[in-house]
This record gives sequence, structure tokens and C-alpha cells, in this order.
Amino acid sequence: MTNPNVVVSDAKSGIGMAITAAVPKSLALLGAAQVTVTRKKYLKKTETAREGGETARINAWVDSMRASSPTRIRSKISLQSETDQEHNSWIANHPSALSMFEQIVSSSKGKQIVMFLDYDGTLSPIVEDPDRAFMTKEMREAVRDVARYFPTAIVTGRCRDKVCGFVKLPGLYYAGSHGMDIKGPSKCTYNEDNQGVLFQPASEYLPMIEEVYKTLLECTKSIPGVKVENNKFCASVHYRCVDENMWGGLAEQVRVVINNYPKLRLTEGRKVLEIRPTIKWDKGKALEFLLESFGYADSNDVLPIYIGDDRTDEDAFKVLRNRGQGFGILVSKVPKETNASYSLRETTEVKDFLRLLVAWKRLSLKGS
Ligand SMILES: O=P(O)(O)OC[C@H]1O[C@H](O[C@H]2O[C@H](CO)[C@@H](O)[C@H](O)[C@H]2O)[C@H](O)[C@@H](O)[C@@H]1O
Repeated sequence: MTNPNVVVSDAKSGIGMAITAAVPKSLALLGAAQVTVTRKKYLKKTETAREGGETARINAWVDSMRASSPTRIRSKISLQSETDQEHNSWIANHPSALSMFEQIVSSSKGKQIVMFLDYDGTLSPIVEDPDRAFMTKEMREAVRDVARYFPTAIVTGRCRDKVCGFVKLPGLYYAGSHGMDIKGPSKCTYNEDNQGVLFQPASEYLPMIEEVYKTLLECTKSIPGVKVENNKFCASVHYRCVDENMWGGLAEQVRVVINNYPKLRLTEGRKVLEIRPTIKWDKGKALEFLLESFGYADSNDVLPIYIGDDRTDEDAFKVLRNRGQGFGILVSKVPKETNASYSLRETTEVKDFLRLLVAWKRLSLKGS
């Protein structure tokens, strides 16, 4: 994509000049001391990158950006009967966690249920503005009640402080930045000195992410609708409100920026590109870490339930599947490729599931 507003310094003239080529500003922003980008060098670099298959890589990104998240299963022919078939097979393989509620709780006999909840698309509906993704009062009450009976963690791509501000419940564990920032409840017994912070495996990346966030903010500012979010150990570039014709250009901008940071990698969520450290840490690792912190590292006495809607939640679903323990529940109205065992159609169904769990627990306590 071309960005007419990109300005590159021209070594010969010594002045900034606008060019209709992609993205050098991100490089220039890194500071003259670190990188000096001349127009000539920039064009050469772009050419070489293109020849080296960069274009193919960016095209692949754009294709992936077009797919929903996790990848939607597509019919080759969009006949109604095929769609019905697809849906029936989806429900047969990933039944509703509401209709399977009895089976789910009966498999928890003698085990401690531990709840893991993603935030966006799970506890709050997807909205255009990430800063306005509020959860309802009813959902908050449902989560609060669940946390009274079961250890409960919010596992999110968001920055931990931001999600705490949305959820506003003190009795939970919060794993922000895709699990790279884990904190227990205020009265956490694991690490009281550090105000309940349990684990920050990517703390050394903090200055780098801050720098990348600022660079992305600057180099994408001319693309209408882009929103860059600082998620502390991860920077997120939202394209939900960007014209689809500009997605290629945006992907290219992001690629050029992260090409300068070999210690960072890109992952995708729902209409969002996320730049994060290459360390082997994700929501699945966070789930394992939390189970261990709760004393269930190698235990059969636990039934973890993870509810999420996003590609990044697949890492946690996969962990549960590999452990042969607990269940992943994918929130989705449409068939998707997933490692989850069950499905829920939308956030209101998540709330219903949580309420059922609380009602079932209260009943079983009365009976005991
Ligand atoms: O792990 P999650 O809790 O699901 O967080 C993933 C990302 O969620 C947010 O973005 C998504 O929700 C926004 C609000 O509904 C929506 O506008 C955006 O298109 C979605 O990608 C959040 O803003 C990101 O920082 C999270 O990484």
C-alpha cells in the first residue's frame, strides 16, 4: 500500500520529502542515531524486501486478516444445505456448553473446578471502540458469584490494568498481555511483598514494546480508522474500522516496523495485529502457571474450564486437550477450527453458563 503522507528524509537535499511508497517513517522514528534512512536506501530496501518474498508474506497476512478468528470453516459452495450441514457437524463436534451442562458438572465430581475467562468477546461483546468494551452489570455479578465458589482468572490480551478497570472485581486473578503479566487478588498469599504480582516473564521487553507502540502510533496515524493500543507487554494494531482496501498497506507498515525487532513476533486476534515478545509464553502457559500456583500442577483433582472466543485462546484450549483435563469452550456463532470441546454462541450465553454453575454449586452445598 502506499501512504502519501509518509515523509522520508532525503540525504541529498537534506529536507523531508513526501513519497508514495511504503512506510519508512517507522524506521526514521527509531532515531537518527540508530537508523538513518535515506530515500535511496529506503527504496532499495523496499525493492529487496519485495524480491525476497515480502509481498507474498504480506498478502498472506491480509488473507489471514480477512478470515475471522479463529479461522472460520468455509463452504466451497455457499448453498443453504451445505451451510446447514456445516452447522450440524459443528454442533455435533462442539455441542453447546449449556445443553451439555449436566455432563460437564458431573465430570467434576471430586474435583475442584477452576475457571479461566477471556475478556473481549467472552465477557463483553465485541464493539468498534476497544476503550468502550464494557461488561454488563449482570455479567459482573455472574463473574463475581463464580469467583466466590471457584478460583477464577481473567486471561486477556489486554493490559492488566485496563482489564481490571473493566471487570472491577477484587477477588480474581488477572493475567494481562496474553498471560505475560499475572497478578493474584489483593490479598494474594503467593507474593504479598510485590502486591500480588505473580509473574512477568517478559519484563525486560517493556522498553522495547513502549518504543514499538510509539513507532506504530506514528507510522499508522495517516490511515483512517487505525487504533494502536499499548497493552504493556504487547502492542495491538486494530483495523476493525479501517477500509479493507487499506489492510495491505497497514500490514506492510507493521511488517516494516517489526522487521527491526527480531525479538518480537506478530500474532492475530479479531481484527487486530498483535506485536509481542518471541518468548515461549502465551495464554496456554499462563493457564498452566496458574494451575500450578493453585497447587494443581500434576493433580487429577482439578477440572479447569477455559472460555474464550479468539485465536489466542486456542493456546489454552490446546493445553487442556493435551492434558486430557477440563474443557475449552469457544464463544462463536459460526463454525470455526478450534481445539475447544464445547461452544457458546455469545456473551449472554456465557453469562447463563456462569449462572448455572453458581446455581449448581449452591444446590450441591445445600445437599451436602
Ligand atoms: O484476550 P482478549 O480479552 O479477548 O483480548 C483480545 C483483544 O481484545 C480487544 O480487542 C478486541 O475487542 C475490541 C472491543 O470489542 C474490538 O474493537 C477489537 O476489534 C477486538 O480485537 C483489545 O482491544 C485488544 O487489546 C486485545 O488484545
